[in-house]
Amino acid sequence: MSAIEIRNLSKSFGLVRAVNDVSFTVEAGSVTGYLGPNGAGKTTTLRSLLGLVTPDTGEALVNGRRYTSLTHPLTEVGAVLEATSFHPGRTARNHLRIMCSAAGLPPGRADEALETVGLADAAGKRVGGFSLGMRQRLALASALLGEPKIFILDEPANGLDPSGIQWLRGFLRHLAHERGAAVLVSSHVLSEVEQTVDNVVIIARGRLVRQGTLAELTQNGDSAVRVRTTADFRPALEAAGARVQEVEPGLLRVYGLDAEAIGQLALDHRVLITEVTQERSDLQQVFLELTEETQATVEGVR
Ligand SMILES: Nc1ncnc2c1ncn2[C@@H]1O[C@H](COP(=O)(O)OP(=O)(O)OP(=O)(O)O)[C@@H](O)[C@H]1O
Repeated sequence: MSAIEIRNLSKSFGLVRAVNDVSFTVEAGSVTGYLGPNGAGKTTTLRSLLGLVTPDTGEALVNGRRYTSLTHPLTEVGAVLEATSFHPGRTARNHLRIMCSAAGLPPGRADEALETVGLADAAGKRVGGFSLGMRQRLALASALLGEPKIFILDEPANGLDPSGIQWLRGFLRHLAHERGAAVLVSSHVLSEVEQTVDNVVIIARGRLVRQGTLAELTQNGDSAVRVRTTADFRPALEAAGARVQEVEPGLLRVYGLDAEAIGQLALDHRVLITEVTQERSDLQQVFLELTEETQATVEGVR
């Protein structure tokens, strides 16, 4: 049984198909990035997992069960939702203590969790004066209270400064790889999560576009070779089966031939090339291409 399972999940709001037949799982000991542009359906999926949205069809399960059927949800699932609201007049410590008391957890967990997220110094301060980054850390602290093994985090990097994002990356990896947690983290900014995640699920306009391990998704791209030459090399490249894009005069991006084949071709045609660089198709490129593509093709389907 997977820690998190989304099975054929669909949800519409009026005419908008927010989530359209999405399926994926998250296993213990791994971080999965749930990526997609704004409005892709990420929040709706995560809210379905937390019992805050009722799916039209399909299921969203944690430890094989619906969230609403869990007896002690805070000890099984830690959640951070977008725009979590806190009572502004309450201190960070009091906010967490109230949660502990409602969930039957020892009150000492509040300070432990604040310490873990780097908010120990602000424990006695009113949340009303917190920056967005501090609120995010507080939200994360609340997710940690029951020491759960499943984390569902919606854009947790929002509002964090670069050092906060760096800290979050390390912390999510620690939760998964050292504490064996299953972590599902959404983002519309790939660079925030690409150094953290083991697996990637990409969604655009409600539909799952691609899923796989980070390694798979960074290798599958249609990678190009940059070739710099002042000669008219394009016909020879195309005759050899390559697809050629002229980036600027004298600089070509060549698909379908590797650097060695291009070098041999240049030699055969007595063409002087001054640069041959293999472009690594990173996930950023895959992410952009897939989401743009899906936006174009799914346009009109809804
Ligand atoms: N309660 C709701 N009522 C009406 N429409 C909704 C509701 N919740 C979401 N939607 C719509 O469903 C689609 C998916 O929204 P969702 O918030 O799940 O996307 P998202 O990927 O989380 O995007 P963002 O990062 O902008 O929050 C959007 O078109 C959104 O406007």
